Amino acid sequence: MPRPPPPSIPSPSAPPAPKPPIASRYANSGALPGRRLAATHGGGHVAGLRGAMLRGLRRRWAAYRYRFVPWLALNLRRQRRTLRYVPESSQDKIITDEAVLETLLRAFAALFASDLGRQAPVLAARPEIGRKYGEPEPGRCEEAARGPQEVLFQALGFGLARRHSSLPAAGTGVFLSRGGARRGAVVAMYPGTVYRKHEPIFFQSLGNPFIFRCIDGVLIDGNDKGLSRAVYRSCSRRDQLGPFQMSDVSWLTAAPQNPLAVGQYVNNCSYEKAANVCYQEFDVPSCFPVELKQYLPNIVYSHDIQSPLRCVVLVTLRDIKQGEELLSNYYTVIN
Ligand SMILES: C[S@@+](CC[C@H](N)C(=O)[O-])C[C@H]1O[C@@H](n2cnc3c(N)ncnc32)[C@H](O)[C@@H]1O
Repeated sequence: MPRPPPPSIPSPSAPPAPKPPIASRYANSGALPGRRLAATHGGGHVAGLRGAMLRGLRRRWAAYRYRFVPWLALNLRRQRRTLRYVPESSQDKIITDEAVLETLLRAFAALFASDLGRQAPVLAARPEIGRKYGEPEPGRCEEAARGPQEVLFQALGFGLARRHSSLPAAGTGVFLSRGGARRGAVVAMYPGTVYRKHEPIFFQSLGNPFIFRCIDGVLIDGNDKGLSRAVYRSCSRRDQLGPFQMSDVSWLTAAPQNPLAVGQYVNNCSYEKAANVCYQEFDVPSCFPVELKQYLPNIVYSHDIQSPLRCVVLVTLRDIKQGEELLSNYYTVIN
């Protein structure tokens, strides 16, 4: 089975990053929004109308071509030439699993400690957890009052915001709204229900641009609306163990308690704007503290298959400054 390698971190001397649109990380790729033509009258508008139609067609083609096999085959041959510089070592992971785990634990522990008041049921069930995080301090209470974004900024040095994309007709995007992130940093997570191979996703997938495909065929449905939303909430409720929540449902709202859980809104790079983040898969280890699972924005669809919880994080490919939009590459090359 061909396996797409993850994107590499380009070295300063390397040629510009390839744009290898062969297999999309999104199961329903190509659903770029069309634009409706305004009604015009009179001969003077004919040329304008023709121009608008051509632009519309060009946009539709740009969205559709990734599903047009002859175009893919042609580009695969072109990309092979440019891909030779990709170092072997980068074909696995951009950063180690330990580094991902360390970042998640740092962020989640800060979120937990900043909000010990709300964690009362957890602390009542397991008092030793409270001792681990210490008593609430006045400063920490202030942090909680300022919200999870402030806690994330204190813990990781950046803040994120969802707002109108800097790319034309790309809808909402994710921006580094505060601070900065160094190359190789975890800056976001891809939330959603995790479907292993052969688990039923047909109805949830209809017209859904938020389905992310992992290298091994696992799918993550990051849609926060409709059936996808209902399935996620239901699985989350199913897995709750007394006061311990095994996942975060707040990413379905406008104010997630884990501010990293906005990766599903990261847009695809363009020819003018290169990708500055890439996706990296991460399986949650069994040693993950039970009290911090409430910040994980993923849940398995079923327990028929026993395997670690799959998460996907977004890792920076270069230093990112305040105000920059996060852009990934939805497409990867199959070797
Ligand atoms: C996973 S969603 C990303 C969030 C999306 N922008 C939104 O507002 O919901 C993927 C969809 O975003 C849009 N999109 C992503 N990158 C784009 C780009 N470079 N140009 C135009 N549309 C883009 C397409 O509609 C695509 O189907």
